[in-house]
Amino acid sequence: MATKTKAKDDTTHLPQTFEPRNPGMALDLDWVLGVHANRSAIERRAATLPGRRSVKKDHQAAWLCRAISCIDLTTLSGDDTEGRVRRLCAKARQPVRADILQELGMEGLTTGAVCVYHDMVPTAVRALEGSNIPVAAVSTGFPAGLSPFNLRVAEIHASVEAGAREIDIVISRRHVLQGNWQALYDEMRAFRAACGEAHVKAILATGELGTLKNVARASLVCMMAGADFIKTSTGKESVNATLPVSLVMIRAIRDYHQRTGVRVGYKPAGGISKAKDSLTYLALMKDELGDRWLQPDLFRFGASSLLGDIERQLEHHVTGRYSASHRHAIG
Ligand SMILES: O=C[C@H](O)COP(=O)(O)O
Repeated sequence: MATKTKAKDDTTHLPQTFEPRNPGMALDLDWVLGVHANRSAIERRAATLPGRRSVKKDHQAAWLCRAISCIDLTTLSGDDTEGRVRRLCAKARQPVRADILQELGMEGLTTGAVCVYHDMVPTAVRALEGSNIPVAAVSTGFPAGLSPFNLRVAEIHASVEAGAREIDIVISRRHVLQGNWQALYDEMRAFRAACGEAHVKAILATGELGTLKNVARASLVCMMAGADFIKTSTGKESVNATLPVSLVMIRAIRDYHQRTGVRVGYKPAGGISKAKDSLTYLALMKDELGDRWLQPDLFRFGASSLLGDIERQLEHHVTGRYSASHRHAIG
């Protein structure tokens, strides 16, 4: 090892809390229709984010460890196997080489959750036994959300019964595109009820919603209907998580908190694969919502390949050397 180093985390003073669930509220159409989004102002602000002076050295290592704790380590492929899911779960338990974590003073670090299709829930639950890492299941006809409504609800029940503690539902994009906010609200309400004790993340599939105004309104309606998290994308749209969309969704979360006192979580997902991008997202959360939203109960990355790059950066931080990326094939 080149240097004896610790990861310096500026937010360790925060209590490890678990946010109460979002109970939701009645649909307030005046509020929803009063929401607008100034695209050029949002894009200007978003363009400044990646160029900001980044945190360095031990602080950067701490932020990268924080990012790991917020990853929903994901595999959502047609060729998923039990073996791949078991390997992913082993990675979730031990996301970075033990000697590197020890050097950083971060022993015991895990990812925030493991995210899989329904058929893989029992395998993931078994593989994570004793770890307290939740299994998240994508549900409701993921990714398009176009299967019959009763089947989508039944899928949630089945995943919860199989042991998923978090359910990532997909909304019907057509309700947004047609401005049918009541239908979106009713759908989200029904999905939340089906989740029971499991936390529910509402995937908006923002790349298919047409406008930032639609993203803002859909975010608000899903929160009114009781979503515990709002999530950008399935990872399967042609445009997934972006910074402008994130700004819009994060500000909707802030408005909802200011008006109701309820904190809703945020999950950007799809195409986030670089350690540097994870730092940009964390800085954005801190700027717009404050330190409380840097905890895994209120912030997650949906990512299948981000962990590998973070691990390479941490290895470099500790040893002074980069390993080849193929050595970090999972995560
Ligand atoms: O919800 C998570 C996404 O499907 C992951 O997307 P990604 O494979 O682009 O990281």
